[in-house]
Amino acid sequence: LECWRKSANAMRRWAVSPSLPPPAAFAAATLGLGVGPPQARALASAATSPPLGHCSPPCPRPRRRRSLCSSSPSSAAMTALAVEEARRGRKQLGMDPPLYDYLLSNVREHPVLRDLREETASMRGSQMQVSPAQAQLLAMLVQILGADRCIEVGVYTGYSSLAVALALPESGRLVACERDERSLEVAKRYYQLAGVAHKVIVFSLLLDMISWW
Ligand SMILES: C[S@@+](CC[C@H](N)C(=O)[O-])C[C@H]1O[C@@H](n2cnc3c(N)ncnc32)[C@H](O)[C@@H]1O
Repeated sequence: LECWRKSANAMRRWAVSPSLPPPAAFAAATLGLGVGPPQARALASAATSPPLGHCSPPCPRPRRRRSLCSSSPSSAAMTALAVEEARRGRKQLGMDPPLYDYLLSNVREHPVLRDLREETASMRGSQMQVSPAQAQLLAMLVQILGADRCIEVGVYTGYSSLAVALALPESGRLVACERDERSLEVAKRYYQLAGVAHKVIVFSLLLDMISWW
């Protein structure tokens, strides 16, 4: 919580001060994160580009909140960063490998989730899977909200849905859909292995799921 509070305060300071660099560069500098050459280039370009909301050419409709300006060069630099992160198999923007390894070593990952992640790693589309840290965040949200009904559109092989199903109470239900039969078969197998199949109602088609809901 303390860490989140510090980050929120830092972002708030950035939001009100046009002289500060854009968020990624600011966050990297504030947190002392190491960045590789492609990231460094993207961050340098983000730091030297015009402030968000002051685009060149100007946005057709200037927005009141600077951070919502999607056509600015800073947004493009941020997207390039995210793509680079995904290509390297890391889904935590701005984290260098030792920091990410440390995070992974401290994430509480159910053994069945770990097996699923390892099986999915060699499958087509595995970069779509949420990271263990993201899945843990979803599970935490289920717990702190006291949710007992959840919905997931797009299960893939089931990593995030399994994390949610494991966090749900026995009476809880997750309604989920996935149009790719092969991925869905993997997900169903892992729901069984984790003993949560009774909590998950699966549809192939989004429309069927919406009608049912
Ligand atoms: C980003 S992946 C989901 C990853 C998943 N959350 C995980 O952690 O493994 C998105 C999935 O949505 C599925 N999808 C996309 N459009 C869909 C639709 N209209 N109905 C059902 N599934 C859909 C895709 O086949 C893909 O597997």
